[in-house]
Amino acid sequence: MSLEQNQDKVETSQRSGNLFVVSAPSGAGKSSLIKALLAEHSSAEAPLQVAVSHTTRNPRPGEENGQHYHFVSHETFVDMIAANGFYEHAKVFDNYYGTSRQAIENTLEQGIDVFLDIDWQGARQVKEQYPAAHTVFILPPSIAELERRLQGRGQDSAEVIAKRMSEAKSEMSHVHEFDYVLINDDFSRTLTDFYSIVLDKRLTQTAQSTTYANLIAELLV
Ligand SMILES: Nc1nc2c(ncn2[C@@H]2O[C@H](COP(=O)(O)OP(=O)(O)O)[C@@H](O)[C@H]2O)c(=O)[nH]1
Ligand SMILES: Nc1ncnc2c1ncn2[C@@H]1O[C@H](COP(=O)(O)OP(=O)(O)O)[C@@H](O)[C@H]1O
Repeated sequence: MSLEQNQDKVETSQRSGNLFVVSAPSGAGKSSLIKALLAEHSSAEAPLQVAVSHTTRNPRPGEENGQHYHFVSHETFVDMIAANGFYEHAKVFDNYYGTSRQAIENTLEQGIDVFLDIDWQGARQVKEQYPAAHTVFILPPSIAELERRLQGRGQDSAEVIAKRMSEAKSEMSHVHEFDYVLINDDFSRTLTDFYSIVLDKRLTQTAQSTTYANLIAELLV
């Protein structure tokens, strides 16, 4: 195993994972960026995972229960709220969405970096409970491009697109509450910038870990 792989292995086993919260107006590209980041940069030595949310929204064509979302009834969602089952939850575009406690707590303890694709209300709730969370807001290059992407995605009706566009500016008005802002114009460049944030947090935490200090002490004997 190379030193780098060994370092990654040591890092993951010795550190709590980082929690990344990613928000954006619908259509800005947050799901695509998280999907591409995990596809290109998650490894056994340094795993990245997205937390699967619960929602009362109906599945879109191609969405699998348990993979894209846990699709539940309104009654089930309300029961989960009553049982304190959510780390955060919010009503977004007339549906309920939430991140279950189970979806993140065990994973972070295993040293896995976890990504939440949630709205600004959820980001605020996470930051209040877990100030160490790193929050990232994705902006579209323009309102016109945002609408083009929603239409191009072909997953929502004209009525749903109109509703999401009407709320886009309200969502974006919370951009200053976030630690990082990325303008998702060129996808590959945005993905590189996104990954540099992830790497910076991983290396910062590693440099502060006792294990890393032990490694350095061994080298300097
Ligand atoms: N607070 C919160 N928001 C969520 C959660 N899951 C998704 N959302 C947000 O709900 C909004 C609608 O998500 P979705 O229906 O998948 O539409 P999309 O953003 O166009 O892909 C988006 O802003 C998501 O970030 C969650 O678990 N908690
Ligand atoms: N930088 C980009 N340039 C052009 N199209 C993009 C870019 N990023 C995402 N898209 C496309 O825009 C649409 C919305 O992206 P998506 O990830 O579903 O957004 P969100 O999850 O924020 O709602 C998708 O069809 C996606 O392929």
